[in-house]
Amino acid sequence: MPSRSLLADAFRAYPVHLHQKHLDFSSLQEIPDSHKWTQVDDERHPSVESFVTESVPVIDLLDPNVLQNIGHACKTWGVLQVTNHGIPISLLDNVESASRTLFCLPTQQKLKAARSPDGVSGYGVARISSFFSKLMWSEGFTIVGSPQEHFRQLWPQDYTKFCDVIEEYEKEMQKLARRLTWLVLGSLGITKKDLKWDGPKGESKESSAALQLNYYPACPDPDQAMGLAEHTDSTLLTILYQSNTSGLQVLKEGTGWVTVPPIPGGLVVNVGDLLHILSNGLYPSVLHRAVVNRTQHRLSIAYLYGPPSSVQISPLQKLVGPNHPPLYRPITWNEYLGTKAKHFNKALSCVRICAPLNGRVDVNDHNRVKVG
Ligand SMILES: C=C1C[C@]23C[C@@]1(O)CC[C@H]2[C@@]12CCC[C@@](C)(C(=O)O1)[C@H]2[C@@H]3C(=O)O
Ligand SMILES: O=C(O)CCC(=O)C(=O)O
Ligand SMILES: [Fe+2]
Repeated sequence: MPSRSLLADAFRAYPVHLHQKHLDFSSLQEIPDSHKWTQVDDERHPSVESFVTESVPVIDLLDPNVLQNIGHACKTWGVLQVTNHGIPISLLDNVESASRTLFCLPTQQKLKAARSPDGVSGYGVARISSFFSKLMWSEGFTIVGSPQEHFRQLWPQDYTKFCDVIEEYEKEMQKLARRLTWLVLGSLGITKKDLKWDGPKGESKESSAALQLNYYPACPDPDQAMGLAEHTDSTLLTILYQSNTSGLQVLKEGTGWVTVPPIPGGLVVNVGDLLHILSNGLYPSVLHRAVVNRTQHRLSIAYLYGPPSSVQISPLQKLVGPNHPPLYRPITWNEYLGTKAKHFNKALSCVRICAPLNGRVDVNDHNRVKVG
């Protein structure tokens, strides 16, 4: 992932000065006020979760109907789980174990690799924390490009073996993300001929990506805590490995929060804001969050995949016409990350140039765009 400057640049203009309160979660018997969330009980939070019978589609990538299945899942859910994706279980185990080792280090050691306020990589609380008055019950570690610089601070003696695992994971995830992107585009009727992300001389440009390791310690009062608050990802798509502990929830319109149960070896794929823009709102980016539990800690590993740095993302030509005007203006990922850093869940609306003809507005203003 060579485009580290792109992603890092996006945040330089919007430094996040979080009053980084690093708790030793394991020693706490109750939740401090700083981490106590009052439960919002609106129509998006059904009080009896067991009434939810709908579930996120699980798609076998070797199924002959894979294109239709992916298209339907993206349109109706904005999220799916994939099996038969080709990522070896041993690699998933290795990256999980490396992440576990990282988060088990003493706090003082982890802080040696702390993310700087205007940086993108390193250890810290969730970036989106600055938009909330309460802190989240989690720790994170963001990696853009090579983890070497930060891993050397964590493990001066044996950082290379951890670097090797992460680099292998990034390489495999990039291949899968590319494959999934073409499947998603294929489901919209878009072929490689329709989409030129090559340079002026036909040279192919590298996509950009970030790896986000999330750790959610067990929590004495999970109903009053939040692992990772609701958000959409700014990506084209995100591939999430959530190991074997549940906690991920997605918002389904008309239903409420739906838990995405871990399936052995399965990977969750989220539609991100850039795919939302590219599809002119046809494939909505999914609002999601992570909740915590009383007995088990939880790990998740998100591969956040985006287009090459200089590529302007705008609604695909094939999807716009007299009855389907483009809903969003062209924007690069770098610019969009800046918009997100400033406006968070209102970022999509900031890029919108035209209300959908059916008159509805965006989820990121807590109302979903519904088109098509
Ligand atoms: C490329 C990126 C997307 C991300 C910001 C980042 O630079 C690296 C971390 C990503 C992440 C992961 C947790 C949720 C999220 C909203 C956040 O605060 O950091 C996403 C960002 C995003 O998708 O906007
Ligand atoms: O931990 C999870 O299940 C969600 C993580 C997530 O949404 C993210 O890293 O962007
Ligand atoms: Fe996310």
